[in-house]
Amino acid sequence: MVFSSRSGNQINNHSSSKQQEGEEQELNIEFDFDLSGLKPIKVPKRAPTSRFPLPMDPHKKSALENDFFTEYGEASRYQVQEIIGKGSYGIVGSAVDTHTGERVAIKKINDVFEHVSDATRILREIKLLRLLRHPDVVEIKHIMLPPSRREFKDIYVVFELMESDLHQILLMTSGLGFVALTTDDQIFSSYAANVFHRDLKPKNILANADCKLKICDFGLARVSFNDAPSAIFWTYTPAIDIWSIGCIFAEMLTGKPLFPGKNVVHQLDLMTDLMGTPPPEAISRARRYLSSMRKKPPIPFSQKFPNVDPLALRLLERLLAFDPKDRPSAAEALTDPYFYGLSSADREPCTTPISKLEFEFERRKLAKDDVRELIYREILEYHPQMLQEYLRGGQDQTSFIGVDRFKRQFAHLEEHLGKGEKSTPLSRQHASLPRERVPAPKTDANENNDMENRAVARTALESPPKSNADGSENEVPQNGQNKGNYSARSLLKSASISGSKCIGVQSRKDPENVGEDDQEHRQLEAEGQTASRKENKGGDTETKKF
Ligand SMILES: Nc1ncnc2c1ncn2[C@@H]1O[C@H](COP(=O)(O)OP(=O)(O)OP(=O)(O)O)[C@@H](O)[C@H]1O
Repeated sequence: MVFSSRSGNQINNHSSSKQQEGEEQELNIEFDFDLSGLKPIKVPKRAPTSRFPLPMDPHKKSALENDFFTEYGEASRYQVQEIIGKGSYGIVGSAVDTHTGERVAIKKINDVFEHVSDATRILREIKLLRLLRHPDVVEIKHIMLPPSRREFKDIYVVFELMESDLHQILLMTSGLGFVALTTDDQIFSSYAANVFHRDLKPKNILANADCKLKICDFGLARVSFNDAPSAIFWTYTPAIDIWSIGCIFAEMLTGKPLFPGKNVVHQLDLMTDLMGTPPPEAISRARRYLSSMRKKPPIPFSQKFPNVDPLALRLLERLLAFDPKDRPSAAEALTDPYFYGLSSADREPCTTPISKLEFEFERRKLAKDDVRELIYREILEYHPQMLQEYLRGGQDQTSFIGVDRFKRQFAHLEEHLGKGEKSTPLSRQHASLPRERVPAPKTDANENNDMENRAVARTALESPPKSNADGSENEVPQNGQNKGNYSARSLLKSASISGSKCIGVQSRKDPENVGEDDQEHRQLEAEGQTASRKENKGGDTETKKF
């Protein structure tokens, strides 16, 4: 799933900046004043520092290039600057590409093959990101070649560097009553290449300095091919992303999570408090609890969200339909009257279909060595010469001397972070961690702990009968919706989507998720293991060294 974002007015009026104390000294808060006089927005942006320098002086750069290339091989190309995030699967560091001076983000995924399910998730993600090239999807620039084809354990994935994520931006802007990230409206998605993300949340929406949003973390995503057999393997339809978008949209409008449930039951209570009890046909898995619930009428959205654009509320109601069948597809959402006057013709998603062959592995039970080989093959896509050799059958062992040095850089940074730097990303568990300099969320611990519960609650309502997964919503939107002029209203149409506190994660722990079909069973089993890695990983990685 990708955003269909539109280029409107960029943030360009940085009227002031200020430095903050301590760890936040290097964070510039940029105030943007929209021409139409609406409220200012704040966008965290890194300032050049010794730890996060501007692109290098060309002389130094070429010296480094010569030096590192001959002496250390590929890994020495990147100079890691600082740890900027942490997820269940790895640590993310900012680095400078000494070849280009470009700043990049390098995700270090360690012990990839500890669990086959984790490795499969990583394979899926790197494959999708390669195939799904789109301006609204974070780009993999490179994947470092492992030192050994048959024994490698770690992977270094080089991404374009993003400045922040939507979760942080929402935290910083929540006092504003609404979030006007930018005069771009970057809303709504289309199913480019029929991909469902299934884990949309603010932390998985990265933002760059211009407040362009890009989706990351496709580890739970699925590609739907047009033939029915693959579609029915999945318990979920594209409507799962639409629900997440609705939650994020509400959060953008109000600055607060829409359903901040403390556990599954509380989550369901909050959902039904607002929307009323769902109609019987929308209840599947949570049938017992929902059926026994006292009948509640829905609360009018205009009452719950006073002072919000009625058009926005009408759209929100469509997105948050209890029954997935009642939600609009992404393409339909884009034609909602809320978007009249905003053109997205210049930002059409890519429509290149993804070959089914690329995802054959999803249908097989893979052994560790199979996944390793598939990941290795995927990595070779970033090493064309090696790929050719591999395809000719001659490539077996590769050796890149620089990897050890690179590992040491990461280990050093992690150790440094472990020694009492305040607000470090390593203090959290479970969910992805944000930039260290962005003020910590007040209720973060609860939010993180609640994520899975919310997902379970939402997916309890979500999982439609298998016959619903007919792929009918996977249309690529047509060009030219909503042509017209920009208006002040577009300021409210801030980049939304992704739902952090909302939901969007598959109910990995729900035993009822296990389908009759063997394929689905394997998938869910695998994701259960993935969840267990997620649960254990937060603690582990805090002390683990590369
Ligand atoms: N390209 C990037 N630029 C800047 N920061 C990034 C980038 N990619 C990831 N990050 C940061 O690192 C964090 C973790 O990354 P990511 O979500 O990809 O890891 P993960 O292990 O898949 O996480 P999760 O626990 O959500 O599955 C993100 O929340 C973000 O803060």
